[in-house]
Amino acid sequence: MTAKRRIHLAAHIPGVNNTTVWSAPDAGSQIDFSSFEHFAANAERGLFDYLFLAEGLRLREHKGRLHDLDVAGRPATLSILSALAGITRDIGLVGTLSATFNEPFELAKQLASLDHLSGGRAGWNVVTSSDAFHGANFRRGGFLDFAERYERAAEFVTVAKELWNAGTDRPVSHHGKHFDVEGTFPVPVSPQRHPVVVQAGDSADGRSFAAQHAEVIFSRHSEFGAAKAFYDDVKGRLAGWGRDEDSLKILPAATFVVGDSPRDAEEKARETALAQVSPQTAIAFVEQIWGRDLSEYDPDGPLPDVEPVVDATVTRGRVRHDDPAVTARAWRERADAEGLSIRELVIALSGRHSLVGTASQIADEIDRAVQDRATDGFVIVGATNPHGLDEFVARVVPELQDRGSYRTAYDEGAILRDTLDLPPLVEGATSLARDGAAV
Ligand SMILES: Cc1cc2nc3c(=O)[nH]c(=O)nc-3n(C[C@H](O)[C@H](O)[C@H](O)COP(=O)(O)O)c2cc1C
Repeated sequence: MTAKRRIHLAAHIPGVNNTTVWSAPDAGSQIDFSSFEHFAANAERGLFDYLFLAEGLRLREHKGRLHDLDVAGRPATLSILSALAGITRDIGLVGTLSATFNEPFELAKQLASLDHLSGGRAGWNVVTSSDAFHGANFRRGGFLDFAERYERAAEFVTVAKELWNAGTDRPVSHHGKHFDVEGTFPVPVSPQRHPVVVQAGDSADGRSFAAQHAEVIFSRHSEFGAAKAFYDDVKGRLAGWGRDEDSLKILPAATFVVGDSPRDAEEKARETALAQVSPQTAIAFVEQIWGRDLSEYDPDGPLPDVEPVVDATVTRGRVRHDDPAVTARAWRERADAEGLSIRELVIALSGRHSLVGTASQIADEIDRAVQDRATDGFVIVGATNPHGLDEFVARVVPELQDRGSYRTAYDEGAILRDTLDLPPLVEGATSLARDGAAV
């Protein structure tokens, strides 16, 4: 009998968006350290590989004001992770940090420091960030065409690895298209040497970047068929870089609702979706596509009969690449076919949970997705902060352990790369590509 594939789980620290129900009775602060402390302790009790923070570089705006349906603001990623390093022992600490709006020397220094402080548990989710709205916060403004963003990200990661490899032992001299770095790195070589590199882009360029540079991908494809297609596509790119299937882990985001029975779970999922998509949230969601004020419309009524405004910027800070007219037509067709009000449509579009069922059903679904190679695991996203994953850890984790595909303890003193079952780094390498592979 072949051994079962091991499930890898990450715990997503809630972001500032309507997936998180900030109006829930047990909702805590998104700023107080006690929230992060509770979240991390629970995730470590659940033996997750790592806890994971997204990054928003600018607060969202809607109709010319800060978007007041989200909770605004939270502390900086590396500050949170450094504080958590002091109160956790085994769990990985992974933060999202932009390769478009940072400098490699500074970021490499911060990440190597986190790797030291945490005893080898640091990870970096390399994102290229969205648009000029975010860029306006930075000296460079909205610079970098899409095509150049991954080029810069690749050189950024390469420079960071040169610095991490060198530590304080020798000077680094890098001269490339995007960066000139000359000097000695101030931080000695860290326990993992390179913090684990995670990636979250979805385009062909993003996937190629991941196949060459990343060790984990945070993906949005959680449904079995879509997850499998993504897995096959990305893992299929690895051979071109001389890499094995297991050298890159793919972990899609997955929301969940656990019930005492399948019916109880469905009812709870419905309640959660209604809390996530308030009447005002539903209108704001549709306004993003229509590009105009729709506050006079009834969220329990039909979609607006007026057409969307082209090139509107009613919402800033969330990218939609789609053509509003095409999206509006598709939404109208769906609402007509299924008899959906505005709010019902928004729930159908955005409020669907990935894993809904009893703890046993959810464990079966996760296990099947991993054993059938649709994924290597999931980034679990709760609906509240800081208690959103408590139930998952208490009820689903023991079921996963019963199936023999989830750890029952951390390996003593393991670095994050080992917790993720990644191959050891090749000494001195700045690329994960093996000798002779296309570079
Ligand atoms: C699942 C997922 C999560 C992301 N999380 C973040 C984030 O937290 N912060 C950020 O600035 N960009 C984030 N991004 C944006 C990516 O870095 C990238 O800018 C964007 O997806 C466009 O690249 P692509 O066309 O290759 O997907 C995320 C993207 C995906 C797919």
